[in-house]
Amino acid sequence: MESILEIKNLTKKYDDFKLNNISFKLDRGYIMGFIGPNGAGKSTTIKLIMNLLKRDSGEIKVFGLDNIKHEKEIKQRIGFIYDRNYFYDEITLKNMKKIISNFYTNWNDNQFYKYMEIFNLKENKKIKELSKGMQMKFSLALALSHDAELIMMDEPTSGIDPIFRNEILDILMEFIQDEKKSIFFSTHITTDLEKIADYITFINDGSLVFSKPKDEILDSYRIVKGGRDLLTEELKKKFIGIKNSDYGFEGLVSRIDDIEDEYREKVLIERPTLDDIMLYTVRRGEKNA
Ligand SMILES: Nc1ncnc2c1ncn2[C@@H]1O[C@H](COP(=O)(O)OP(=O)(O)OP(=O)(O)O)[C@@H](O)[C@H]1O
Repeated sequence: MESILEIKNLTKKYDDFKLNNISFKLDRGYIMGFIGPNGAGKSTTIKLIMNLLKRDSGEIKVFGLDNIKHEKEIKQRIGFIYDRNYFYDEITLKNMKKIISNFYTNWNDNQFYKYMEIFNLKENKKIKELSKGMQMKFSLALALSHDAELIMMDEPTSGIDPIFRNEILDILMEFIQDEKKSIFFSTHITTDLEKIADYITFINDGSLVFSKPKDEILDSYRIVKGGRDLLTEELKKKFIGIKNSDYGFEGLVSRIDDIEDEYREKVLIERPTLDDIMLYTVRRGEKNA
């Protein structure tokens, strides 16, 4: 079966930034988290996928279709949640729903009201009366009510408290249960991804670091801690990043097998979080503990 989203050699250049030859794909039935530090190029990639920006080169296929040639059809089948409020402040939820639902041929009002109830949203409230979390829930209710096959979100859970976030994560997990749909979202909250993502795509400074199954990443990368006397030049080369710590040094390796047995017996080895992996990779240039 074809991938639900496929990006090949995607490139976009600004004066001071280049999204550089990015490739990855997402299959049906999975959740992919999109991570990277501020300015890495996540929003740029998402805007290119949504055809809100024009690419310089490369290919973007959604549902096997070119995202520019088939933009209209693709947008019918995507639930898009952007990081900023793009609704009119003075309008009620009911009227906003009327405007949005007109756009979709597969609009399902029952589904929408089911989510309004789950999220405890009142249709006569005005958009401006919603808290940030409620706005997010309203966006999600809209995105999930037109039979979308792919949900695309740019930092959907930023600024939302852990209780709301968990509810949202549960809804997203439920969404992919039939194994025909997928979710792609960028976030800085990597603990959310540790809970629900199947794949992680990591970009740094416009370039792809990896796009892999989450379990494979968390199973292979390791944090190694040891005394400074152990840190030979030869050992240093095995690390993605190293920093000084209270005990000596602490560093990240992408495969623990890369560290010889003689060292492994003398160091402390721990599983990293996604944040650790991001931090050490971004600090790669300063690997001089
Ligand atoms: N319209 C634009 N013109 C010029 N440069 C831009 C434009 N939009 C974004 N950039 C630059 O492209 C780079 C990537 O920005 P982008 O918003 O894609 O990053 P991001 O990974 O989404 O960051 P964040 O996590 O902070 O949201 C940044 O250096 C930004 O300044």
